[in-house]
Amino acid sequence: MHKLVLLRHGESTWNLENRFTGWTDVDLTPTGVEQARAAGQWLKAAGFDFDAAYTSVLKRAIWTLWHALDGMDRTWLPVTADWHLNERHYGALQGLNKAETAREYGDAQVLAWRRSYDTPPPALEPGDARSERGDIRYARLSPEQIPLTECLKDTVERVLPYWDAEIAPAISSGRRLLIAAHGNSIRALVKYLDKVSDSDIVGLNIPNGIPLVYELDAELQPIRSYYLDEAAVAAARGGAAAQPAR
Ligand SMILES: O=C(O)[C@@H](CO)OP(=O)(O)O
Repeated sequence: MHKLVLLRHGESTWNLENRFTGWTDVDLTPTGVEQARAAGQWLKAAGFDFDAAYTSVLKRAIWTLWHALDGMDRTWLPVTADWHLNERHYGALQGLNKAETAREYGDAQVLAWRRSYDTPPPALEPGDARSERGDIRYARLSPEQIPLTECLKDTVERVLPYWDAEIAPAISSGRRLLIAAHGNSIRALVKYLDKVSDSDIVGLNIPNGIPLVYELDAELQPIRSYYLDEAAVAAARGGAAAQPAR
């Protein structure tokens, strides 16, 4: 059996300000740093260890991975940062406040932009100052590879080739992996692994900073998955929280 751990980044400054983030490279808040460290400590306490880690090229995920690995005393592990694991690109919504946008366009429209499988938000203009096409970290990509907007379907279509080419072979070869990524790049992986339908994926949210553990069989099909939080760690150690409440 293989174990894979997915970790959404801790709270970011734009999570706190309730702004659409996407590929914008915002930092963690102090709460986000604490969440990341706690995630590493829970993983260590529950007996998890890793051979390698993957993350996106966005610092909220990179720092989350770093603090989680520090919490496990594993900062020396090999880390691969790759743009395929970036957050879903939020197009022309990047930077806007989510509540204000809902007031302007209506809750149903904003829910479709946020959670539907195949409704992309309005696209950025290529010359928009917010576009990442001039960002040096993507210099090796062609302009067409750098999105101007994405729906979750688009995100699935860039995450899965990376899964197939890099992550799945590493897991199959016996490597224990920790992947620190984003709400929607993780939703893309969960949709694929758990075969979630296009309609059911609308209701799936990934919390900040809580390790999501997948146990996979030899064909990398999920046997079970669960969130590793404080209570789960205590249960794994047979502590008080494992006892039924009376
Ligand atoms: O703003 C974003 O990029 C994402 C993650 O924070 O938001 P949402 O919850 O709308 O997918």
